[in-house]
Amino acid sequence: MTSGIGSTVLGYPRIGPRRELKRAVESYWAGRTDRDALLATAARLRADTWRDLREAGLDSVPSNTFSFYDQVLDTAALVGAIPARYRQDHEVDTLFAAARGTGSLAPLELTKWFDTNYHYLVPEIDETTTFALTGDKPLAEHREARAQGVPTRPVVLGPVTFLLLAKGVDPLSRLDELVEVYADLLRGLADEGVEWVQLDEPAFAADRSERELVALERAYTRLAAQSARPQLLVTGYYGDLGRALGVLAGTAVDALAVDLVAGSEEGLAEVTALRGKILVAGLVDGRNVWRTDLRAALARAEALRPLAREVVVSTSSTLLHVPYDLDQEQGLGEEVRDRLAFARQKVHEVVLLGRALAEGPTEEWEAEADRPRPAPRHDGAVRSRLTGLQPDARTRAPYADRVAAQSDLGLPRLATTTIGSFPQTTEIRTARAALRSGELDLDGYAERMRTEIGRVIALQEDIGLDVLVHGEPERNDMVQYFAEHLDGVAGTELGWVQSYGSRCVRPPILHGDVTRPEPITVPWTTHARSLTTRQVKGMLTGPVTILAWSFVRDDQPLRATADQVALALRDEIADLEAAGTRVIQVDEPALRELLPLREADREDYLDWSVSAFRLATGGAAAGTQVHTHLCYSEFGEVIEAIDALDADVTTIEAARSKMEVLADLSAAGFARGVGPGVYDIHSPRVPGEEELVALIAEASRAVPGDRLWVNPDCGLKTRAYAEVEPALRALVAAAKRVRETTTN
Ligand SMILES: CN1c2c(nc(N)[nH]c2=O)NC[C@@H]1CNc1ccc(C(=O)N[C@@H](CCC(=O)N[C@@H](CCC(=O)N[C@@H](CCC(=O)O)C(=O)O)C(=O)O)C(=O)O)cc1
Ligand SMILES: N[C@@H](CCS)C(=O)O
Ligand SMILES: [Zn+2]
Repeated sequence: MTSGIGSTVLGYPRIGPRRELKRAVESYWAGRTDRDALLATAARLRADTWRDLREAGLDSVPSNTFSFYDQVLDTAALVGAIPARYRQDHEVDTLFAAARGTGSLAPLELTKWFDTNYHYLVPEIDETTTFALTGDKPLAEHREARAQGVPTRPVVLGPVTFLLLAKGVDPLSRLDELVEVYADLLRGLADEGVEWVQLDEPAFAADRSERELVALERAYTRLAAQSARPQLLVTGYYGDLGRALGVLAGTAVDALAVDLVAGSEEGLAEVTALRGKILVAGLVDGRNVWRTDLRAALARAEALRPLAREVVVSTSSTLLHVPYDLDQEQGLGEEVRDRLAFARQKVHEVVLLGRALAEGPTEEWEAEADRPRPAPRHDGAVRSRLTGLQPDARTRAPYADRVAAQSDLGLPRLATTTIGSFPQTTEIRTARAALRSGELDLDGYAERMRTEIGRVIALQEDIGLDVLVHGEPERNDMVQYFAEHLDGVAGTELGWVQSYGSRCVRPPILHGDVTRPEPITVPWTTHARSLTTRQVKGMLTGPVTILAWSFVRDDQPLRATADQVALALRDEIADLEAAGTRVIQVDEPALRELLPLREADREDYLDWSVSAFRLATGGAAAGTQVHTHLCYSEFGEVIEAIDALDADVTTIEAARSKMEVLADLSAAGFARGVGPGVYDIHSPRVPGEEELVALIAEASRAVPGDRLWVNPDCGLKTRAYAEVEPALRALVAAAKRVRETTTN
């Protein structure tokens, strides 16, 4: 009989309640502070987390949830899989070299983590990789916590998910070698007296092949057979484990965590092998910010009891994706605040539920369970608009008619444009900080933004771009900015969530019916248009991306919220048109990100997401050229949905994948305007004119010049003018050369 694990959370934020880690690493990178200062900040943040979790009353406190940059990279370092080219004298510098590159070396590839807005570094596994236990981070952090009087449960990314996330020739074929390294790790942890270890296998919340399930079984049969080892908790969050649950339950691991928010109880009763295990019931939503319905959660936990040897309460996933602490927020109205729980509050919910499950409801539990939950903001007008939509509200004029109606835009073949944002300079951010602190009033701020827009327009005219943009200087973030201008959406002051490395976002909270009190972008776009005779693209963030990068109410289907946001954008498009704007871009970089992990859920998602985009754009006149922009993903799986968006022009990330997307698009019969990105803006490298000519010429062989656009991969906000200006000059020169030498 094993000893219990008790109530717990599967992971915790690590950037610091006030982004202390971000500031510490960025200051270290800039050479303003030394390594000791960085290590000291990191140690303090870890200590604070363990103390807080312990004092909150969790039975089992996780450790190794801290990371200087990314937990996948840390795992690579632990098992000897950081490519030798990144090696530095100190381990933290090796991590940063792999994450950010060095003067001469490109970094590891960064890509999105499952269906979240977090991004991880992709391990490279090849014949030079020799797996060995080359790090001791889980052990060292356990010791550090124990010295503080907190026994912890180290959390490590599981070996099968690690290999499934890696790139190389069949990384999974290296499983047996890697599992031996994990066995070494378990032995070392057992020697140190560690009682429980958590191995995360989120890859199994997605559809997996027979071979991958066999790999899972093989790995955990081996690890569970390790003679000296801590007890093993295996998790598979972000959805249902599906068949993987039975596979894991069939091994001798001690506990299994199930995500009962993204997944459900369905099928648990059939896994009879669970009855010998501890079931860690993920009942408190780890990914969203709503308070848990404690009564319903307790009833669910109790109903699970016959299915397992013991049931304990946890979060559905790591809490990495939610902000630290609701109590630090000053600006939220009670009608929103009283519906919310951030990481700290979720820990409290887990503790209350755990005690109620073990000992029966306490007074404190009753008080929290009965604490009133305000109803979401209701707007009858937006609801009746949606129910009264005409059947053709999501359909524009046929493409051929639109092309004819847009012919007076006067655009050349292989027209050049950018994706919207220009560099967010220190002056822009300083002006915004001054506005927030009250040093600058709204008029003064608007004046600075108008000046910036003037600069950006003049620069684009000088460079010779065909369709200009205003540069988005007024936007702190492409989602947060729109959210701040909509009713039914709340912003936070300190609700930072790590997106990658030191970069964070503050996801807005879509808490009630969404409406647009007044035009959002029209004054900026109109000002930009007043400064030039060229076309200026209006610039909006689409409904799917607004949902993907926000916390969304869970009391109605996502499609209902998406349609409300879409109506607000539809009105914005109408106002832009009324002010004379002829080209309007609606960005949907997150269209692929929200794609459900399981095939069975995809059709419904693609239906509502495409419908919402079409509701936003469906009112645009035939003569308005609607662009969309997609990036941050490979789009092969959603090409048909991209076609169904029915945009006149689709600009899409392509430079790094060497234009492969063009083949996918033409195979799907895509026959509207397309702008495969030719300048990789994720790299500081300035592309040369010759390489751009080669890329554009290649694209022009696949797409006729009147439908082919020439543009960068994505917005320029994270780049510096020193890179952007020469790159755009080269892009325009290259487009001109290909235009002159081709006729199609
Ligand atoms: C395209 N990406 C985006 C994603 N999600 C979004 N919601 N938005 C995105 O753009 N997901 C996928 C990718 C992820 N990529 C990135 C890239 C860059 C960042 C980033 O740089 N984040 C910034 C924060 C940006 C921001 O909100 N800036 C505010 C200033 C906020 C601030 O730091 N204020 C200071 C005080 C003011 C000051 O001194 O500047 C403070 O509060 O202390 C603004 O411009 O007003 C980051 O700092 O990490 C994120 C995701
Ligand atoms: N219009 C946005 C899109 C980013 S995905 C930008 O240019 O930054
Ligand atoms: Zn983009």
